[in-house]
Amino acid sequence: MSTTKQTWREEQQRVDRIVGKIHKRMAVLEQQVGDINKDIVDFRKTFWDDVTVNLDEPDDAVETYASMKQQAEVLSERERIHRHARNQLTTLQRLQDTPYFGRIDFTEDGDKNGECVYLGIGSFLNESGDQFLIYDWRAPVSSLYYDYPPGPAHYETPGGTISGTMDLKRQFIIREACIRSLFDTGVTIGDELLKEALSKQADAQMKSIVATIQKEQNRIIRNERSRLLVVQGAAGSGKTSAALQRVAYLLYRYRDTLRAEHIVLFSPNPMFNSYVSTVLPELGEENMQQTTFQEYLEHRLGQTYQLEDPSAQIEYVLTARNDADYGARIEGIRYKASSDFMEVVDQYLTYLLQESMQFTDVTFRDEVLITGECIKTRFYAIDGSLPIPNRIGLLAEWLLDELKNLARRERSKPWVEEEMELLDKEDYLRAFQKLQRNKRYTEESFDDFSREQELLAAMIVKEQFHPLLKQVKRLKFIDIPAIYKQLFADPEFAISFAPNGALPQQWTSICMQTASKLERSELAHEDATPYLYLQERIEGFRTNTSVRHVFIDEAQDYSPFQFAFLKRMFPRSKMTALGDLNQAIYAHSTAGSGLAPLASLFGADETEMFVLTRSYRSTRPIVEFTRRLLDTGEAIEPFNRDGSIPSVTKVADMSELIDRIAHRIHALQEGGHRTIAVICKTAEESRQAYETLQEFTPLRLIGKETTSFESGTLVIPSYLAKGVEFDAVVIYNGSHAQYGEEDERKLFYTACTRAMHELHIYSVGELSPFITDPDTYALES
Ligand SMILES: Nc1ncnc2c1ncn2[C@@H]1O[C@H](COP(=O)(O)OP(=O)(O)OP(=O)(O)O)[C@@H](O)[C@H]1O
Repeated sequence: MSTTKQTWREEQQRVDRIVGKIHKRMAVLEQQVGDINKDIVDFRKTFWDDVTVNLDEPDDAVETYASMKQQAEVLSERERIHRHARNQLTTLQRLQDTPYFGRIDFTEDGDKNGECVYLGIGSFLNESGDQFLIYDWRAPVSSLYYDYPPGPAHYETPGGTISGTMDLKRQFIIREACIRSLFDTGVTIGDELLKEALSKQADAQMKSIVATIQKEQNRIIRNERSRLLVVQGAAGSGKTSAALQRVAYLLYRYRDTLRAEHIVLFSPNPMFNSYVSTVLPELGEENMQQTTFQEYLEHRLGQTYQLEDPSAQIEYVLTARNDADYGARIEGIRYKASSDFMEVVDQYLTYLLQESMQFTDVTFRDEVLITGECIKTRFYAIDGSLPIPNRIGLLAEWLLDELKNLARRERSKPWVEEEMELLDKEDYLRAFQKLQRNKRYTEESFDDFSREQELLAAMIVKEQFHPLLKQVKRLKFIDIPAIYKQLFADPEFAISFAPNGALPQQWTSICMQTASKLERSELAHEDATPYLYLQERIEGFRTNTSVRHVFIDEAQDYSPFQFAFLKRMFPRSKMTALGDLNQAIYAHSTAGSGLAPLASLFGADETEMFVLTRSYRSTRPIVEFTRRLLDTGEAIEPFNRDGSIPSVTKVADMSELIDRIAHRIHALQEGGHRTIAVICKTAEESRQAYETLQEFTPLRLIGKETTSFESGTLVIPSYLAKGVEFDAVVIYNGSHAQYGEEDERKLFYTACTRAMHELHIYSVGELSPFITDPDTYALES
C-alpha cells in the first residue's frame, strides 16, 4: 500500500518533534550527570569528615559503624542515580539518530480511543512522565508489532491478556533523524523492510534484527514458560540472532534482578564470540558471558592432560582416512558421544560403589605414608548406601586426620633436625613471632631449648605437610586417570555395563587406542567430556548457582554427556539450545541422535521445541541450490530475495583453479563485496590456497587460533566458517575427491550456506555428487 506525501510529512514532523525533545532531555541529563559526578567526587573527598571514628568502647564502635554505613549508603545511592542517568543518556544518544522503527495503532476492546504506539530500541516518555512517546521493543504492547497484521490482535502482560484491534501497522527506516522509507503493511512484518535489511553487505559484526523480528522468532525471544527451549532451525533462519535478541529481552523483562553476568552463551569457537559481540551493545545492553565448551575443558583438564581440541579432531577425521586405526577411531568418537556410552559410565559408577575404585599413594619425601590400597579399604568400609561424593568427603576427612597424626610422628625424624640446622636467623625470628602470635609462649619460655626445638620441628613439618593437606582437600588422592583407564584396560570389562551387553564392533581397538593415548597423558577430544563427567560424578559436581540462563548455539554438536554436564553445572539456570541437524559436521554428531538427547534432559513438561524453516541469510537462488544438497532440504523455505544463481566451474588442474579463483575474487571485490570467503575443506587446504592466492590479492588466513572476525577477503577451513556469513563465498574445491563421502555432505552444505549474495563453486575434475540439480546452478566453462 502506498502512503501519501501528507502522511510522510506528518510523520517527519513527529520525528522532528520527538528528536527535539530527546535533545532537550539529553541536555538536562548531561547537566545532571555532570553535577552528580562532581557531587560524588566531592563526597568521596569528604567522606570521612562526617564520620565520627571512635572505637574506644563497644557502643562507640557501633556508632562509628552506623555513621560509616550511612555515609556509604548515601554514596551508593548517588552512584546508582549516576549510573541510571548515564544509561539513559546512552539510550537517548541512539534514539536521536533512529528514534523508532515501527508504529502500531491499537484500540483496546471496550475503549473508544486508540493509542499510537511507536517502537524503538529504548523507551522515551514525555516531560511529565505519564505518556510513552517511544515504547521499548520489549515492552508487552510491542509484541503486537511482531505478531500480527492489522486486525484483531492481543498481547500478554503480567496482569493478563489484552485484546483489541490493530488499525494500522507502519514501518520506518529512519537515519540521522530523517525518514528514509516508510511502509504500511498488511502482512505480519512487511517483506519490504526485511528485504532492505537482508540486501545489505555483510559486516565484520553481526547486526541486531530488532526492527524485523519475525513472528516465529518472537515466540522464541519472549518465551518465559519453559525450563528448556530447543530450537531446530535451518541454516540462516536466525537462530543466533533470535538468541541474542532473547538475551536483550530477558535483561529488560527482569531488569531488577537479572544482569548480563547471569547469562552465559556457549559458542562454537572464539572467532564467533568476536562476531556476535556488538549485537547487545547496539541494543543498549551489556554483553553476556561468552565461552566455548572447549575452554571449560581446558580449564578443568588442561593441567593433567594434553587435550585434543575439536579442530584437531575434525582435521583427523577429514584427512586420515588411510590411517590403519581410522575406522576404530571414528567408531570410538561416535560411541563415546552416545547415550549408550553414558549408560556405560553410569553403570561403571554403580559398580565402583562396590569395588575397584583407585586411589594414589600419599607420599612424603619419597616415602609412602598411606598406600592407595589402604585408602581403598577405608573407602569401602564407609557406609555403602552413601553416594560416592559423600563417601569421598568422609574419606578426605579421615585422611586429613591421619596426616595430622603422621605429621606429629614425623617431627622426630632426622630430616627435621637437618632442616632445623639450615634455618637462618630470620626463620627463627619468624618462628618466634608466630609462636607469640599464637600466644603459646612468652619471650622467657622461648629460652627453653627443648621446647624451642620441638616447636620449630612442628613448624617445619607443618610447612612441608601443607601441600600434602592441600592435595587431599582437592581430592587428588583419587586416581581418576586410573579409574578412567580401567574402563578400557580389558575389552571384556565394560560388557556388563553396556545396554544389552552390546559394545561397538571395534571395541578392542578402541580400548587399545584409548589406553595408549592415556598412557602418554593425551586425552582425545572424544574422551574429554566422558572423563570429566566420571570425575564429577565421583568428586561431586562443581556447580554455578549464579547463572540463570544458559544459551547453547550450534547445539547439534554437543553430546548427551555435555548436555548432562551443563544441566548439572548450572542447576538454577534455564536453557536455550539452538541447532541445525543438517550442519552436524562433527563425526560424533552423525551418529543420528541429533537434538533428541536434549528433549529428555528436563522431561517433556519443561521442554518446548521450536522449528524455524525460513532461511533469511541467502538469496532465493542460493537457498534453492543449498537445500538440494540435502536429502531433507524441502522443508527449508527461502526468503524471497533475488540474486544471481550460484555458479559451478570445473577446472582441469590446480593451476587453472588458482587462476580462475583469483579472477573471481577480483570481480567480487570490484562488485563491492566487503566480506569474501574462500572456503576450504581443511586447515591444510586453506594454507595451500592462502599461499598461492596471496600472490594475486591481499588475503587473511583464518585458523583455529583466530579470535577476531574482520571484513575483507579471507581463506577459512569449512568447520570454522560455522555460524558466520559472508557476502560472497567461493568453494575452493567442491570436487568428488574432496566432498564425495556421505559423511562430508553436511560439511559441504554448511560451507555453501555461509553465502549471503553470491556463491561460486570450483572443482578440480569431477564434481561433488551432492550437487545434483542442474537447474539450481549455472555451469561455467
Ligand atoms: N528477522 C530478521 N530480520 C533481519 N535479518 C534477519 C532476521 N532473521 C535472521 N536474519 C539475518 O539472517 C542471517 C542469518 O541469521 P543467523 O546467523 O542468526 O542464523 P542462524 O540460524 O544462526 O544460521 P546458521 O545456522 O547458519 O549459523 C543474519 O544476517 C541475520 O541478520
